[in-house]
Amino acid sequence: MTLQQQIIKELNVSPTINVEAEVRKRVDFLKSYVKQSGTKGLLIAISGGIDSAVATGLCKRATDELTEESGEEYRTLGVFQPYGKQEDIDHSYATAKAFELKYTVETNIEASVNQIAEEVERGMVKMGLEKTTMTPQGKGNVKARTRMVMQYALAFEQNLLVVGTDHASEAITGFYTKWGDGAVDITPLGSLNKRQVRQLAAHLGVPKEILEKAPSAGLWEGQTDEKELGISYEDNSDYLEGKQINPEVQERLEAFYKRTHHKRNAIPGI
Ligand SMILES: Nc1ncnc2c1ncn2[C@@H]1O[C@H](COP(=O)(O)OP(=O)(O)OC[C@H]2O[C@@H]([n+]3cccc(C(=O)O)c3)[C@H](O)[C@@H]2O)[C@@H](O)[C@H]1O
Ligand SMILES: Nc1ncnc2c1ncn2[C@@H]1O[C@H](COP(=O)(O)OP(=O)(O)OP(=O)(O)O)[C@@H](O)[C@H]1O
Ligand SMILES: [Mg+2]
Repeated sequence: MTLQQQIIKELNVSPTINVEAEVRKRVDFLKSYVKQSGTKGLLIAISGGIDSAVATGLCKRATDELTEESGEEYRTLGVFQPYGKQEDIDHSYATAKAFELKYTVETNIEASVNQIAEEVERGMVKMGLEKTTMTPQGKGNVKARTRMVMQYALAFEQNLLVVGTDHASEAITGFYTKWGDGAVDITPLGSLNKRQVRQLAAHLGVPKEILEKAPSAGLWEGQTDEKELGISYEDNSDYLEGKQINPEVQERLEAFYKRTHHKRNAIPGI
């Protein structure tokens, strides 16, 4: 078995999908998991990007159906988490509107993130290090982890499960913060590549401006996924569909995969 075949098997990606069947399967998965968990619904952090928009659509459908079938209310709570002012926050609100979310809340992460960064930098000064300012990457991971802390605080108080938006095109590169956006209770998009996420988005009615924008983690100025990784989602998706891609791009993609095993595997221990 080639490494490509192994990865496709591990991440459980299908080369082609029936979009309607995929939506049904994932909504049913969310419904049955919520029911057996004894919780009252789902919490989804909405960034204004396509992955969280698709997840929001699935969550809302799942909790609406549960409410209708049980006669008890199940909720989807949408959480907006800007760091200070977020340029594309309109897209987050447009997502909530498109899926008619009844429950939303905005929790700004700026003050908490800055406090953590200042304390860390004070610590680095005290340690006598040469470099005492956090990198944009390091601070970016603090942003992702701070979002997670706030999501879990809200989920605990309202008996909700935290929904993740990770999919196979991110899992293969480990393109998420360990214990940040990667720390969730349930992931409804896990076995889809980015191309398939886009297909679901169009089907579910994700607003056009969100369908068309470049994927970004939004952790620092000008960041886009494809620029940071140096790999397009077209190539990434082709690879996960078993297609032959440019050998140099393949090598790069597989290097990311090998380097990030620790994010996908259980915590090593003895
Ligand atoms: N071999 C190993 N075994 C066990 N643990 C290992 C390890 N190597 C590193 N580690 C640990 O992992 C840490 C590094 O992992 P991590 O903290 O995740 O940091 P890292 O993978 O370096 O950075 C996160 C990446 O994900 C991207 N991201 C983040 C958040 C959101 C999104 C998005 O798309 O929205 C994207 C971000 O742009 C960046 O490229 C190390 O500090 C170390 O603690
Ligand atoms: N500003 C934010 N507000 C709320 N949630 C956020 C924010 N930034 C990131 N997140 C959460 O982290 C997840 C990971 O971000 P990621 O960028 O991979 O997905 P996305 O923004 O939904 O889609 P895209 O990859 O197309 O940008 C988001 O789906 C969302 O759940
Ligand atoms: Mg994003």
